[in-house]
Amino acid sequence: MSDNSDVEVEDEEEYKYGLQDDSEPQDTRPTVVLMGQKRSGKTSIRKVVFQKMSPNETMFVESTARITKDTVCSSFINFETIEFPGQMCPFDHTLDPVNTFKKCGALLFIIDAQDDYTDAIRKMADYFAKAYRINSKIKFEVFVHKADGLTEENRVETKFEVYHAVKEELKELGIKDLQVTYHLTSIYDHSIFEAFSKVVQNLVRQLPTLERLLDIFNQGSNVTKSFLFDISSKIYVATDSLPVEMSIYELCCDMIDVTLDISSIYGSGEYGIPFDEHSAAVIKLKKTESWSFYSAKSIDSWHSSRLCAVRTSKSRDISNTTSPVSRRASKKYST
Ligand SMILES: Nc1nc2c(ncn2[C@@H]2O[C@H](COP(=O)(O)OP(=O)(O)OP(=O)(O)O)[C@@H](O)[C@H]2O)c(=O)[nH]1
Repeated sequence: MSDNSDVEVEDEEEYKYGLQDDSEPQDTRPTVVLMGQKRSGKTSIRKVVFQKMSPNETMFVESTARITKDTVCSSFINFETIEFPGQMCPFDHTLDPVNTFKKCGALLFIIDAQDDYTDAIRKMADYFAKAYRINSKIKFEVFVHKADGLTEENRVETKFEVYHAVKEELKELGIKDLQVTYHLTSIYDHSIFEAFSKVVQNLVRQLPTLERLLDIFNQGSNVTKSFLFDISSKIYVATDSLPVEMSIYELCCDMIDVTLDISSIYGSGEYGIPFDEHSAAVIKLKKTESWSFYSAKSIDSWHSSRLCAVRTSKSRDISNTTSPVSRRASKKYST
C-alpha cells in the first residue's frame, strides 16, 4: 500500500507542470543564462521574446551594467533568465559561479554575426568549459545572432565557421564530450522565437509525453500539425513528431498576434490577461480555405499555454502561403 502511494506521488511530481504559485522558492527553478560580448544583442532578445518589445525599439536599449534576472512562468514554462553584461566575467569568484551554474538548465552564448567574432568565440569556449566542469548537464546553445544582416549564403557559411572554431577551441581546452547546439537568429523575424522554443523544450521534462499526446490529438482530429504554445511569448513548448516547417510556425505566430490583439479589445481581462480560460479562437484563412487555426481553451486556467492546431482537408505545401498578417509582419520586421 505504502509502495503504491510512493509511486503515485512520484508520478504526480513527474507530470506536474510549471509551478502554480509565484511564492514557490526561486531555487527550484532552472535558469537560462545569457552571455555574450557587449552589444551582441542579449537584452534585445530578452525584451523582444518575453516583454513584447518591438525589434526597432531595441535600438534605444541602454547597455546593461548589472546582472539582470527575470522570471518567466506559465503552465509548462517556469524558469529564470540571468543576463550577464558583456564586460563582466560570470566566473569571477565574487559572483558565486558554482551556485549559478549548478542550477543552470541552459547556457546561451550570443554571437554578433555582423561583427568580428574571433574574441567572442575564444571567450565562449572558455566559459563553456568552466560551466561544464561545474555542471555537465547544462545544455549549451549558441545563437549566431543578427543573421538578418547576412545573405542566405553567408548565414550558412557563418554558422559553419562558428561551429568549427568552437570545436577547435574546446579541443584545445581538453573538453571532448560537450554538445553544443547552434541557431541562426534575428529579432527581426521569427527565428528568435523558434530558437528560444528549442532551448525551452530542452527544459520541459514532460516533452516526450506531450509529443505523443499531440500525435494522438492529430490522429483523432484530422489535424496536420499542432503546437502547444505559450501565447504570451510565442514559444512553443511542444509539437507533434512531424518536422516543423518554419512557414507553419510563422503562420501560428501571426494568428496568435491577431487573437491577442482582438482579445485586448473585446476580452474581459479578468485575471489581467485578455486571453483567459473563457477565450477560444478559430481563424480560417481566406484564400486557403483548407487551413484553419485553432486556439483551444486554456489547458490550465491560470496560465497562458494554449494548444494551436493547423488543420487541412488535404495534404499540401504551404511554403508559399502567406496570410495578410504574414505579409504585414514581414513588412513590420523589414529593416
Ligand atoms: N540587426 C540586428 N540588430 C540587433 C539584433 N538584436 C539586437 N540588435 C541591436 O544590437 C544593439 C545592441 O543590443 P543590446 O540588446 O543592447 O546588446 P547587449 O548584448 O544587451 O549589450 P550590453 O548590455 O552592452 O552587454 C541594439 O542596437 C539592437 O537594436 C538583431 O537580431 N539584428
